[in-house]
Amino acid sequence: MSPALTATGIGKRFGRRVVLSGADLAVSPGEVVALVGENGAGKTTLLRICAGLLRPDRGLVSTRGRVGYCPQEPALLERLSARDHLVLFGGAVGLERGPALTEGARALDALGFAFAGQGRIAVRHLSGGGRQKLNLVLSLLGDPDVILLDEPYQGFDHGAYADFWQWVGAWRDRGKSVLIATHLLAELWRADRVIEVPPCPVG
Ligand SMILES: Nc1ncnc2c1ncn2[C@@H]1O[C@H](COP(=O)(O)OP(=O)(O)OP(=O)(O)O)[C@@H](O)[C@H]1O
Repeated sequence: MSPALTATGIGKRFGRRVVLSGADLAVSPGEVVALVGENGAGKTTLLRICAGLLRPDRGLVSTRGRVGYCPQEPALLERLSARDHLVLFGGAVGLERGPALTEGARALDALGFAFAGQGRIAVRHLSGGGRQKLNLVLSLLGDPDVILLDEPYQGFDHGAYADFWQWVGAWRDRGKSVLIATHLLAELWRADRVIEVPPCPVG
């Protein structure tokens, strides 16, 4: 099947610093691709471009279906609760309040977040792992076809970490196109393909 995500000839510089110079990738339905590279190589930059959040200087991105993007740093509104976030982010992908809460609570519970107890407190009071679980679940609301994840398991306890990789396998089985930026070289066997972003040239 043709790729659901294709990025071709992506170039990006910040000021004089060239971060990406002609990056290419493609992810087909039912494929899990790991994006690796040194710190600062440009993995986050490439993911943000694929998500449509950052404009490349050159190159083209095309996607088929809905895209879910989990940023490296949780983008949360500190005074709002997990419930508020589910309603807000769910609304952004066309989910009514009820389905957004049901879908989000189920996913959070599956990761060991204990939504009934923690769902109403301001997210600034959540643990680092709790915030990251919410960050991941928000990106999955509405069942996206293309799933872009930027080191999404940081701070996860062992159980949630194992659950996460099970989810990745289930997404593959359901025909999702999954792209994960990761430094976990020991986990690369779980990916169908590995793409390395080369270090950016100094300058
Ligand atoms: N908005 C920005 N303005 C200026 N420079 C930026 C910006 N975003 C990223 N950079 C620079 O671009 C380079 C690539 O950053 P990026 O976060 O994409 O790398 P990365 O491969 O994801 O790194 P890490 O493995 O540490 O997460 C870095 O030198 C970073 O400082």
